[in-house]
Amino acid sequence: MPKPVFAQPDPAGPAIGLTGVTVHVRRVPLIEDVDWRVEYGQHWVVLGRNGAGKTTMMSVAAAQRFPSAGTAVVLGRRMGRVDLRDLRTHIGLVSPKQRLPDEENHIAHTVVLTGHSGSVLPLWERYDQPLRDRATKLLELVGCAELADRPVRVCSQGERARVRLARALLADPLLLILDEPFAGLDMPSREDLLEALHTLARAQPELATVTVTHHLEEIPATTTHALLLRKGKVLTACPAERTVTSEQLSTCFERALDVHRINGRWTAHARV
Ligand SMILES: Nc1ncnc2c1ncn2[C@@H]1O[C@H](COP(=O)(O)OP(=O)(O)OP(=O)(O)O)[C@@H](O)[C@H]1O
Repeated sequence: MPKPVFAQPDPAGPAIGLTGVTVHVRRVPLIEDVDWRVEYGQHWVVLGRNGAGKTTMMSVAAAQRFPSAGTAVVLGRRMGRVDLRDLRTHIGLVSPKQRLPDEENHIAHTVVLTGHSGSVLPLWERYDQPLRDRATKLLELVGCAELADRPVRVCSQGERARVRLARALLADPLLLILDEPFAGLDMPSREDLLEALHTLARAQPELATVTVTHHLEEIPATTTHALLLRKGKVLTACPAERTVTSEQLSTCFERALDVHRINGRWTAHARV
């Protein structure tokens, strides 16, 4: 077994490359035999019913969890062969299940700063003025500049979601994984966040993003590809216009659905 080495991302490799990945707990597979390749500059959406395995798959893709079987390459580096701590600093992860235990004790600007090292506690000696300015700019980008001095414990769910996105962006990630980033957002806030993702995609053409969502209205217009997960298995993973269709989604969700695309955005309704 080769000794793990500290490694920087390899720009030649895929942003995410899963081959035959299975994750099981007590012999029960949560995801099974997953093949998935995400290139830099692509923007994926992942859809599937509750319990399909989306969050489990994201935890492998974000180098947080090792597969039980198969191989996982993240930012061009194979998991198990490199020190993941370094690699993780290049991955922005926003997940409702993520624990930021110290979040309650700080103002929003400080929580964004902790994204610099992915730490839970602030490491004040590492935060120079340019970094502090960047944290301020990112709060502006996600539409909550006015929250900078507000204690996170009093922020609403939607405000926290945006603070966490700004935190994930601070380290200038190469891969951004957003697991239900719109949960708890009201409609204008959702639209603002979609606009922020649009701006980000334009500003950083090499950034790879993956968004997990339950609602087609939340799919960013910048989305290039979609993966449908059903009962832990990949149903399809290809360009969005071939995936986000009435036929494919009806199979995935086991319900007759009508899917429409207007001005680059999608909607779905149960067929009546
Ligand atoms: N540690 C665990 N032990 C047993 N079962 C687990 C464990 N973690 C997850 N599961 C189960 O694995 C399945 C997939 O969970 P996961 O959270 O990945 O689904 P999901 O697609 O993200 O669901 P949702 O859309 O509801 O968030 C679920 O049925 C869940 O109950």
